[in-house]
Amino acid sequence: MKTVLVSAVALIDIDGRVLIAQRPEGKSMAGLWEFPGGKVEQGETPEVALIRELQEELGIDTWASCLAPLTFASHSYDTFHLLMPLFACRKWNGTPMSREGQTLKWVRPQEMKDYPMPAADIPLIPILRDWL
Ligand SMILES: Nc1nc2c([nH]c(=O)n2[C@H]2C[C@H](O)[C@@H](COP(=O)(O)OP(=O)(O)OP(=O)(O)O)O2)c(=O)[nH]1
Ligand SMILES: [Mg+2]
Repeated sequence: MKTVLVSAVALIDIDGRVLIAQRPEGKSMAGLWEFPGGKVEQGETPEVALIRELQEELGIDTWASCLAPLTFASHSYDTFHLLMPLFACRKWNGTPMSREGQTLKWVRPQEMKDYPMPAADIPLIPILRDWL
């Protein structure tokens, strides 16, 4: 099975809330809430891919020096294996706005159980909660 590398981030605001985005209709895993990010393209590092995705999806700018490695997901879906580093980020320029039709929500880690997430993300929630 193919291993797909996806880079994702927990954006954390001054109140300790985390930004999640709902995957739009028509995409795989539509309706589930995910961490912002996306597939790492040929020639990109995970950091470079994430900085690009944050600009494309949310219209914000950040820097590799503001991306702290937090944990990762390694999960087999039916058609691919997902390897997803999760960074934490507290510093960026701009206000996150939905640029690709996703609904955005700032949530406390304790509330994340109320937002259905992809199977790969489930083990990340307690790690994030303990870390915050
Ligand atoms: N961004 C993100 N993707 C996740 C999470 N959990 C999870 O299983 N995924 C999966 C969903 C997708 O299969 C893949 C993310 O890649 P993507 O967002 O670029 O892929 P996509 O299919 O939505 O978009 P695309 O191929 O049309 O560019 O990783 C998560 O928390 N954040
Ligand atoms: Mg994406």
